[in-house]
Amino acid sequence: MQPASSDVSTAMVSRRAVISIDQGTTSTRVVVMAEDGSVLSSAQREHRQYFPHPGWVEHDPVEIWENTRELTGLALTRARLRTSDVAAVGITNQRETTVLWDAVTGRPVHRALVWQDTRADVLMDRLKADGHEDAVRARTGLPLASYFSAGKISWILENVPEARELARSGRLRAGTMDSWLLWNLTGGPDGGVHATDVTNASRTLLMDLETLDWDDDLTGLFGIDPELAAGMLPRIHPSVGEFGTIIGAEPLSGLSVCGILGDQQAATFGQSAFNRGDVKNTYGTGCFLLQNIGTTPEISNHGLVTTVAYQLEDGPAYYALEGSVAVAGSLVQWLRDNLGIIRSSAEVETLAASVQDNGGVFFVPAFSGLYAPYWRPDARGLIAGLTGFATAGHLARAALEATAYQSRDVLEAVVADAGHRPEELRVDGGMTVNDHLMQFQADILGLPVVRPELVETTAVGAAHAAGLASGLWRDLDEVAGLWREDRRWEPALSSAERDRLLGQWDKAVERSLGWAEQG
Ligand SMILES: Nc1ncnc2c1ncn2[C@@H]1O[C@H](COP(=O)(O)OP(=O)(O)O)[C@@H](O)[C@H]1O
Ligand SMILES: O=P(O)(O)OC[C@H](O)CO
Repeated sequence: MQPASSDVSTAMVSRRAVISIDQGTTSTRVVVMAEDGSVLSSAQREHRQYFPHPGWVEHDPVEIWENTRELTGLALTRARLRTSDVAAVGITNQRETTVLWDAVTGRPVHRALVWQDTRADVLMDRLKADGHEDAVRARTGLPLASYFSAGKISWILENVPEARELARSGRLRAGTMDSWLLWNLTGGPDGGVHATDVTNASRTLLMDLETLDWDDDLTGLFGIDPELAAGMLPRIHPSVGEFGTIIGAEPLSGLSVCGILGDQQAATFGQSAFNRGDVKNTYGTGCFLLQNIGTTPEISNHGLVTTVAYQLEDGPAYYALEGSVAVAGSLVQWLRDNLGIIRSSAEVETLAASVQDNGGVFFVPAFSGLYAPYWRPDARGLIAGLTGFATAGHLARAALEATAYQSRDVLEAVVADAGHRPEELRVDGGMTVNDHLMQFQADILGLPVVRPELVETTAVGAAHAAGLASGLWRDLDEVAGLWREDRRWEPALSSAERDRLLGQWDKAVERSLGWAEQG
């Protein structure tokens, strides 16, 4: 038998790990990753979704912060690790979702406005009518849409008197979920660090893509006094590097937060899409396809947004073209929660398999309008092609296929911008456990679809960022070596059948446009 002390030191060396906090739209998940890239443990909890009016979506930031604290403890215990075994902490988060809070009490002045929330549509329509769209897009890479954070900050400042008072007295802090968690982890009212990373900042409509800094013209445009903005908005930091030391949040106290990325950028990083041309698609609540375009922020001509993919400390920013789809896995949740035709998300597979094909049914889930490449806030959800033959099975099938069709629309925009087709599509996220959907995706794209062993690539990306910054891994090549292929689907549909289906899908999309009254 080895002496106990030797056991302990061996364990400490081999169990060097990183903790990744993945604060998503539906749930918060904490993953502990070992030096060899394997997942040692995880812990996950859903949080409540608030829908106070049609089109409005809110989260309770305090509930999310409490979940985060508890889950980190749980994940560490499950991994049988001590704090001293952990090299660093990474954070990744649902992007754009905005919290405004009082720096003295630590209390949010309003529930967080979630990225799907459309209440800023009115403001965006006004700014578009005033002719601001092209200039804003040229500077930020983004269209004027309620999806991004600026409209959400504006709405809170305009509608919550307390927010305006706190802003005037310098006590108001505004940020995305990463900033909210970072500030709380690093001491909160007792000196919490108010920072964000460049990928999250690139989703606000307030950051200049070239300077990678807040822009006074943009803050002014959204009614945020540039002088007050300086106190309110977080400092923008590269994604990979030290953000601050955790204080008073056991069991993490003393560890450093060493990486932050918005969740779709984290998934891109976790898929090791480090080089120009690499492309991935993440299938979660929504669907997000990103293609790395290198170190020059080109603006899309086909309805994609330009965003920061990642930035290493002291390195240049890498950019990506992104196509965001608002409703993907959330449509499966809608079948579960609103229609009650399945009891769990996984059950959609059985229901969809109960029929041969979609029976001519197409589902356009434009619940928050249509995002990329259409950017049509006036679109609304539509089920087309119904006959007396249609069953719940056909509806389930059409709901799943909607994700594949929407991803195809985005990929076509990527191809149109880049001028060539990628060789394959790397996929990840909760919906990719659905093998039927992945086969259908390969069929509809006419491209191989490749799934890695770890489909929680979002958490993986933040773990890799934190591990790189803390020296657990040497460089991007070493991190890329941790990626392992699990399964690959080859396209197996005739091009005539593909064209027929796509023709019907395009027709259904056309009919969903212009349904909602604007203004
Ligand atoms: N077997 C399945 N088939 C299709 N969709 C699924 C399946 N299992 C889970 N989902 C969907 O995947 C989504 C969860 O994925 P996840 O990556 O955890 O999302 P997020 O990070 O956006 O919270 C949910 O919307 C859920 O409905
Ligand atoms: O939390 P997810 O995985 O649904 O991702 C949300 C996106 O970041 C919104 O832009």
